[in-house]
Amino acid sequence: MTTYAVTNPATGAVEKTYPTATDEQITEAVNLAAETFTSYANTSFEQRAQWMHRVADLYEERLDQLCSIITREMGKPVRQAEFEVKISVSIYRYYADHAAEFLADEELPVARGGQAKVQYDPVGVLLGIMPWNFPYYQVARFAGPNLMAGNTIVLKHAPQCPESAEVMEQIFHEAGFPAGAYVNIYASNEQIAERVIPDPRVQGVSLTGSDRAGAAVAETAGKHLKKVVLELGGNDPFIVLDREIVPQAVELAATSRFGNAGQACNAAKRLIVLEEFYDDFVEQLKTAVEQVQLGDPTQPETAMGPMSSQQALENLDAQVRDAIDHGATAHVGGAPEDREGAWYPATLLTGLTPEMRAYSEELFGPVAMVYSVASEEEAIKLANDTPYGLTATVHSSDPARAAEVGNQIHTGQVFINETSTTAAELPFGGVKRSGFGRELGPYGIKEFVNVRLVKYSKN
Ligand SMILES: NC(=O)C1=CN([C@@H]2O[C@H](COP(=O)(O)OP(=O)(O)OC[C@H]3O[C@@H](n4cnc5c(N)ncnc54)[C@H](OP(=O)(O)O)[C@@H]3O)[C@@H](O)[C@H]2O)C=CC1
Ligand SMILES: CCCCCC(=O)O
Repeated sequence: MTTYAVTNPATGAVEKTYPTATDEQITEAVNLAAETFTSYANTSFEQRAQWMHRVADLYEERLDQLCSIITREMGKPVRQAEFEVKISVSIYRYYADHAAEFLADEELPVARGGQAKVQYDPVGVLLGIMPWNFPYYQVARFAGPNLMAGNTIVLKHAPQCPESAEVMEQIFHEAGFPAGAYVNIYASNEQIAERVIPDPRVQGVSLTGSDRAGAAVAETAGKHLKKVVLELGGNDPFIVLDREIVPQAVELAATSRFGNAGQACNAAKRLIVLEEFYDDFVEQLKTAVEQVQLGDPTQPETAMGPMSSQQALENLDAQVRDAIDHGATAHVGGAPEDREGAWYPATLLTGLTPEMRAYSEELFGPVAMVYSVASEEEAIKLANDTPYGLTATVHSSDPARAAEVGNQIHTGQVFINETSTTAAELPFGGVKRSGFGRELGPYGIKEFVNVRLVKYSKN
């Protein structure tokens, strides 16, 4: 049974619980979103933008409260929580400012005369299923564009984020959105599969999470012919091509790998380094990893807090122990801290081989893995040797060389001489088992609209 609760990963203490919705409450929630859609779809972009900017204002006004909530829910250090709230604000403002432009009618040439245009119409009620690693940002990527497009949304957040889920719904309603435009539900997965996705008024599903969750939800959605957007896991390669770039690459690798305690789908997870300077890279990275100290996530100076939950820590610990048992070397870290809470130290592993779970599975925690390769061709081959395809980063003192290598890696995003970042104006998404569809930028607002042709006769 799904339990919605605030379980502070720094202490393991259950601080607050929330009742899972009854079936009747789930039905009422979808009814409300569906009934609201009729009127909401007819609101103007200007009206939606006014409400959306007010949401952004309220996020800014309540920054400290919002940060405190997710620090308690999933252990995010307060400075990183501030970054997350601020990028969420930027997403809401971006879509408030650009939705009308992105969804403007488009005139089409008609070979046999007459006139034609495409209009981007809202489709109805959308279900969002979001994870715990960025509680506000993941929702913003879904709520921002789709509310501006005129859809109404029903959100099922992760069970460990009930308080952030509650406060977001409150903010949207306080900002002026109709109650049925944004509806939060503390639903079980069974209720989602049996009562929400099959509902003929629900037109689509957007999920961010594991490929396991994505496959389960997409199967149900497919059965009911509902479109899905899936933003799933990754096992992202980080390739280093020459010695000159090593110091910069080490710094970027540590930043990308250990931010959010390594719980980011787009984190640099497999560091792939040419053998002629591999030892140098490992030595410099070891120094950087040793400097990543665990600390109280409520303190501004803390760079890394606990993992998001005891379960997440146990999953990671099993993967790392399996690697070490099969011959991998832990140069730093490699086992949970012996104390209350989900405390796992920054870890550096080398000697990964294909029979280890860590070679093929995503390590969703603070564990950097370094691979040595003999050539650029071997680096590309290894980078592509994964069922995932989210981001790739390539580092070289010759950016053109890095770009050429990046073009041969099968991912939804590639970054040259920087970490895989995200911004409101840049599309985000993957290929292969990292999912499909795009969020953010001009693409994210066109995933759940009806691209509707209107044709006029030439007479
Ligand atoms: N791409 C990303 O940003 C993220 C990826 N992940 C991936 O997920 C892995 C583990 O994290 P985990 O907590 O298991 O993430 P999950 O994928 O299980 O959870 C993500 C969201 O999906 C929901 N969910 C899962 N299964 C179903 C289902 N059958 N029907 C409806 N909703 C469902 C979860 O709710 P519930 O918990 O109730 O099942 C949660 O709200 C990580 O290793 C990472 O690969 C995790 C977080 C973010
Ligand atoms: C702000 C960082 C983005 C992380 C994207 C993800 O884990 O889905």
